[in-house]
Amino acid sequence: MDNQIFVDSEISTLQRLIIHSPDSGLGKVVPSKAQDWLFEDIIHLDTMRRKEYDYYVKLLLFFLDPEKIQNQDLSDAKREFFKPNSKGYFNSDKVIDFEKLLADVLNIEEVKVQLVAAVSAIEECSYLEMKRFLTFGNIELSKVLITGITDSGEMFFPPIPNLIFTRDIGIVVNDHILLNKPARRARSRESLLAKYIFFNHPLFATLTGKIIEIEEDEEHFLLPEDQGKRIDTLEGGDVMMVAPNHLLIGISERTTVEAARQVIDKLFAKNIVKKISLIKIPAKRDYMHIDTIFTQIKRNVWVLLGSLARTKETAENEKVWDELGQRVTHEDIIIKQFYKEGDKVLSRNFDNLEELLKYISEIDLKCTEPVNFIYSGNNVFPFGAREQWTDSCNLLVLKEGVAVGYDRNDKTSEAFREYGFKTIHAVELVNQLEQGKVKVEDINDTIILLPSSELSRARGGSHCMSMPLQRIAYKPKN
Ligand SMILES: NC(=[NH2+])NCCC[C@H](N)C(=O)O
Repeated sequence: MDNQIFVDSEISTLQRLIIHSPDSGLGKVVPSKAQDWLFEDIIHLDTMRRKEYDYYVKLLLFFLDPEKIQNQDLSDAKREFFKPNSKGYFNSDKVIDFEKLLADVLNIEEVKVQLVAAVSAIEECSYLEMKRFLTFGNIELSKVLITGITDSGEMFFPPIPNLIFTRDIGIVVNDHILLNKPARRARSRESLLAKYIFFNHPLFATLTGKIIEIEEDEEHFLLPEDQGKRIDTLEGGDVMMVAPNHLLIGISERTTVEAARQVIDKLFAKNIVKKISLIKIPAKRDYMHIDTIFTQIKRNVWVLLGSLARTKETAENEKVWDELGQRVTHEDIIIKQFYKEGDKVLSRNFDNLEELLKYISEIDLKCTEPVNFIYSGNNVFPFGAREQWTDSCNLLVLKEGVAVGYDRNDKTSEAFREYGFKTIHAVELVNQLEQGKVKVEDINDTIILLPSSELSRARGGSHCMSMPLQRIAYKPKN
């Protein structure tokens, strides 16, 4: 098995990634905790799995590891195929479930003991509970650590329902990985488990010395109890490896400028990238991470939320009215780019998001075709905001120009079609692939629409539901 970890763009062919299939913990979210656990609503687990997420997995397998899925009988009764660590599991080394990796590292006795102690500590389990966890087999233990619940239904601690959004755990930056430090308590256990996986799983042996962690600022310990909010937090949805040598970091509800500064210092010191652009977006639930307001589809095509993309002229005109005291009706984005020149770190500003994205396409990706923007909801009021809320701007590229989005964002799909993309429903495409009527190689400029009624209540799209480990290295066209 080739264990290479390498990502230098958002758009080159995807070869390997980490996902996590909705586990039973998602079906245990209660209404009064939904918001604390960062869900907008409670979800129907069986629908989310069979009618939605399983199609996502099938697509990933057809594109990344077709041998695992061709000629498989996937009739409804065979859900085993999708369940990590079950007998009939597809067990791919390209489409890898977090739960599988966790069960693997629990085979290492030292890791098992440390991990059980660490989780028991953060979840405030009793000493005897901790001792009991150590008697569990690795597969059951991996489930308990994720869902909080044993096979027989005993519940020890809350689930981590957001683990399906593996993007937020960490980001591969060239051949390094940047691990997160989540802003919300509901996501702490995810990053703890992830740490043990990346430091110990043989799959990540090539990452030795290449794992970057965010440390807490010493001032944090001195803050009064009621202001105990962490200062340095960073989540993967705010980090995008957009081009060889260029990393984007969103400053958002979840990622602080202090953490971004640490990343700049660490990556520049090790010469891992040459440019890091910080994009400060309004700190609000609607836009929790930058990947909820834009993603890239092709070297010259981006999908984004129009209301946040004001031109310089518009911004200047509005400033006059702001100064006169008119109620502010717009939201601002601030963009600063830091770049290394020899030993010096210099900075420059960008006036708006489109200017930065155009710069990435033209300068970093050396794209000579005109750069195009597709807007959430086709920029028609009020569909831009409505569809952004259900992840119209959060797409995962499988190969350049072919991306997975949600089927509910009708106006955004219309915008893609007007631009010249095809759209196809995931269920239909999977059927065609299963029957051999279409080949992956022949699919181009297509947005694949995943069923999303339940998934969207969890507030993340296919970009969030993926942690790319390997993409083909980006090549400019001559
Ligand atoms: N990369 C992303 N946009 N992730 C979305 C995460 C959604 C999750 N419910 C949360 O609020 O944390």
